[in-house]
Amino acid sequence: MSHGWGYGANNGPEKWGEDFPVANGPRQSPINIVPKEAQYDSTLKSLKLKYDPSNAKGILNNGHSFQVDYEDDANSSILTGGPISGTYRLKQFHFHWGASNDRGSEHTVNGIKSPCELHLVHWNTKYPSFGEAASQPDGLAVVGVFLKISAANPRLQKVLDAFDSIKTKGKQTVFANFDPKTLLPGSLDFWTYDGSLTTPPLLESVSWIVLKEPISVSRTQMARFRGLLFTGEGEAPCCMVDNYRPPQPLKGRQVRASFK
Ligand SMILES: NS(=O)(=O)c1ccc2oc(=S)[nH]c2c1
Ligand SMILES: [Zn+2]
Repeated sequence: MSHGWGYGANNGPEKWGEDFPVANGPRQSPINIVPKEAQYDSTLKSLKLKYDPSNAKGILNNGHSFQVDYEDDANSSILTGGPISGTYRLKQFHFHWGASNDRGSEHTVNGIKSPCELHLVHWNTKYPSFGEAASQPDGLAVVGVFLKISAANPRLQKVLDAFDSIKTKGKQTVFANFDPKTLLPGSLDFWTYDGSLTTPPLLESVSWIVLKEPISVSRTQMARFRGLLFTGEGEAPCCMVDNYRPPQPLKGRQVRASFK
């Protein structure tokens, strides 16, 4: 790819391997989850998420998605338990979604796509920073949450209301006092497997924790996601949609379930 990676015909997931050969590696993400083939593991601990809303810093359109960034210089917003050992700090959360409600998620379940998927990104505090952790096999833990079309989700409102300020690539604005725990479903039952970042550099450093229970989003709310742009101010506008990588080969990996 002579130009930067993206989700278009010339720079999309099928082309990423040209600049990022790990795209064809042994532990790439996302994957299709087949619940009947996931092994229940009674040794998996329950997920513990402790977030301090005051750690929220800002919301940014990075040209691939939008993300809400968190202060991560202390153990105030952390993930423990589940399949991981030690303490992982929240760095950011972001979403992936489709141009229509029949697609958009990265992980699939029995081949079924959801219209949107939330990722909460955490890094292992045994390493000095996110950047360092991202290059280690046990460096990151990402909690994935499916969004399904239903009633409007009031918990998304604050995020949606920021979109007018970050419509184009590179725009950011202050985003304060937000507890991402409010975006989680009632059950923290999960599937887990060893994988990678789902965008370049596709580093194979992620312990994936995909929640079984989705959260709701309405058709109208999804339409607002699709009002964001991949492009910068003054460029020919290109709607930010279909910013998802399709499922990758399992290559012998085991998917474990925290529930029967
Ligand atoms: N989509 S994702 O796998 O959660 C993810 C999380 C963090 C990332 O940082 C870079 S750089 N690319 C990333 C992809
Ligand atoms: Zn993601």
